[in-house]
Amino acid sequence: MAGVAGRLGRLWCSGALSSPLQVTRFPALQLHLCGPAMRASQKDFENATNQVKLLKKDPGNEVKLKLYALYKQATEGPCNVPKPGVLDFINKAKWDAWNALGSLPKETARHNYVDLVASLSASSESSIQVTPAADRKQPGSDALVVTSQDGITTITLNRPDKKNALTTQMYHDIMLALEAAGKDDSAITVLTGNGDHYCSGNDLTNFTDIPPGGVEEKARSGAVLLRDFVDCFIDFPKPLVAVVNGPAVGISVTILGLFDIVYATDRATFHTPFSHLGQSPEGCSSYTFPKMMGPSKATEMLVFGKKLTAREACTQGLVTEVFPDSTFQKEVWVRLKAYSKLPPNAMRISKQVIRNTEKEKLHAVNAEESNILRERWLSDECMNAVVSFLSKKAKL
Ligand SMILES: CCCCC/C=C/CC(=O)SCCNC(=O)CCNC(=O)[C@H](O)C(C)(C)COP(=O)(O)OP(=O)(O)OC[C@H]1O[C@@H](n2cnc3c(N)ncnc32)[C@H](O)[C@@H]1OP(=O)(O)O
Repeated sequence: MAGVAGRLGRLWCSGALSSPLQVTRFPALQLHLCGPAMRASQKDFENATNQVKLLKKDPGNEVKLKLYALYKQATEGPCNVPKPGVLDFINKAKWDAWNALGSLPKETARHNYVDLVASLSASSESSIQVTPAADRKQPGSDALVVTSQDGITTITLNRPDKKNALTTQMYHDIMLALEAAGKDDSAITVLTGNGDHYCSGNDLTNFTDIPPGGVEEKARSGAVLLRDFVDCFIDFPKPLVAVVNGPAVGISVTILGLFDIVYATDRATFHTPFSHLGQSPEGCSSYTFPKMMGPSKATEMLVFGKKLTAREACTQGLVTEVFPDSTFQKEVWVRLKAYSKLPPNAMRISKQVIRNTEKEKLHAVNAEESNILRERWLSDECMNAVVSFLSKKAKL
């Protein structure tokens, strides 16, 4: 996301790291501690601050935080500035990293910085050349693929390296794709994912792209987008099928209650860790889940974040049918191609008969959930969870 890239990119000025590369995260690199006989000189330190700007491979946020902290400790000593507010989560992550170094002597910090940069340079040399940010495609430009064949329009989430996490652009693109699919001459519409995951839910870096209006404006516009996005699923006029090709998280799970059919590989899991993230249910799940599985099972999922296997999700009514992973694609597409040959108008009208009685209620639920989330996104609990994910401390 341009937001995180820009924001974190700017953090590493003062020589800590000012590479123009986009920020991505890589596994943590070990920080080598030095012995007293191996102190780095001031010259070594200055060289390292220059070398870090030439890294070909982005070292990731966690390493950048280490570089930042060591640089500050080496040049200014122990952390001596007030702790930023919890909403200022990027600066808070930096402050935490610096403060964690405690009373580490300046010269040890200097040496550790030099040592860390040396290890990064070594791994960078063996890496593939990264395309400069300016030459890259904009995020979201190829993150959604829409195809139409055999009476089926298929919308494929296509960010497999990010487990198909949904960027802000993707929410907009999916809405446009649904609008077009609702009007095209296909009989059925399918949503699926490319790669080993179906979707890892909302891209958590969406939270870092703060507009000039600040976090309140971000929360307000996020709630509007969420509401519009879910409305598109509520109002979709044709049979809508989810082909769940792997694990599903967050909003990609909750909106399944608005699909007409959900086919899942037996490798899929269904996870709504809202409490862990300081958030609350969306996608009308606060209404559809208790209705389909009873309030207690819905609470296990939506409040306690219980992850369901595909078979459990099928038993609870969230999934229509589970297929062995080895034959999943073949079996599902044969089935869907057969369904797509049924008279499209009859299918459309039957869907409306089944769904229309609920529509008003669903829109009201969606509006309420979006409003509540708008508040949640401003909470310390949510901010801390996002910081934790971005600094790679947390994985669900
Ligand atoms: C308009 C706004 C609407 C908002 C609506 C709100 C919705 C609420 C939700 O959707 S809540 C759910 C949010 N999702 C998560 O919290 C999932 C976070 N991801 C994970 O826990 C894990 O990545 C995983 C369990 C999905 C997969 O783990 P695995 O070990 O297999 O893979 P990695 O963790 O190494 O992931 C590979 C890279 O993908 C990045 N990534 C994965 N999920 C997300 C995400 N949701 N947001 C941003 N980035 C994500 C991950 O960081 C790795 O990137 P890297 O290779 O650069 O390190």
